[in-house]
Amino acid sequence: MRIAVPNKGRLHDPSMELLEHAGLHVVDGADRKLYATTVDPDVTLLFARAADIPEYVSDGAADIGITGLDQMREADPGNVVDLLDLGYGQCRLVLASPEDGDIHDVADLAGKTVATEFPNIAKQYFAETDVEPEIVEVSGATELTPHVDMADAIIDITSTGTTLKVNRLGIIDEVLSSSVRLFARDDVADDDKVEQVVMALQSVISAEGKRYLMMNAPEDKLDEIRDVMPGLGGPTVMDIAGNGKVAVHTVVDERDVFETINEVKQLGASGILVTEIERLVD
Ligand SMILES: Nc1ncnc2c1ncn2[C@@H]1O[C@H](COP(=O)(O)OP(=O)(O)OP(=O)(O)O)[C@@H](O)[C@H]1O
Ligand SMILES: O=P(O)(O)OC[C@H]1O[C@H](OP(=O)(O)OP(=O)(O)O)[C@H](O)[C@@H]1O
Ligand SMILES: [Mg+2]
Repeated sequence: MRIAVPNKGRLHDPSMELLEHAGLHVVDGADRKLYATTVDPDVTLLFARAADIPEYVSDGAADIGITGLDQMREADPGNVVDLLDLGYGQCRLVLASPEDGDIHDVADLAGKTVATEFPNIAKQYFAETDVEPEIVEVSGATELTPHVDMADAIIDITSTGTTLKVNRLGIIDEVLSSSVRLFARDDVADDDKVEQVVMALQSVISAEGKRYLMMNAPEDKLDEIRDVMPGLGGPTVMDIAGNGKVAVHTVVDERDVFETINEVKQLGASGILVTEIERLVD
């Protein structure tokens, strides 16, 4: 089974990190290499441009792809399914125009020009309105085009908003909210191997922001301790031979750790340990 992974740019490192944490260690990766084998002999990685990954998966060069939802919507292959939100690469595709210009609404774009790296998404978006501006396809630096009379507005990616701001562009409308997803071709989406990869990646995502909490607690305070531990299906409780204490283990949200420790300490808990969790399989 082949997984297509962004070869460079902002999506490469987080994608590799996620695969590593999920246990799919690369065994023969090298800089600039376009494929790599993993510890699982059935799983190979292919490195491709984020924008080309939908086509790789659709055509069968790869079975699974990691790329932005925006890229998948733009390619719109029809035989590819979205299996999992990987939680990074969050951005928005927006319609924007010069702040000091006379385009303030979608309707103002009748007979005008819109520049974008996403012509198909743009066409679909305008098909839902009554305005049909001319779409000009560019391959980067889209924010420049309204200032050099190439376009009256743009449809482009924004995340922090800095690029729009420094180029004095204001958002008119949101076209798409995107994040990086795990996609598979529909004919392999139910295969065991694909399901194993989904589960492994999901387990890393589920563990993010969670901590494992261990402590010794007085047995007679167990009910009260249970009440303050949100836990995943309640804490695990183990007897410690003969001293009226029990070992209590549980998973808590990282943001609840401070309060939980204070509460269990008040109830007589001791030897409290907090550790990170690498993976959490439900
Ligand atoms: N500023 C951003 N913030 C968050 N996600 C982004 C941002 N820009 C792009 N993305 C996401 O990353 C994907 C890949 O972006 P892009 O193809 O521009 O690659 P890149 O990482 O910028 O590298 P390069 O442009 O050099 O190839 C986009 O399709 C989008 O899903
Ligand atoms: O809202 P912001 O945080 O400013 O991010 C938005 C910018 O990020 C992306 O560009 P990128 O840095 O990938 O450069 P590129 O045009 O070379 O792809 C995107 O095309 C925007 O220009
Ligand atoms: Mg980019």
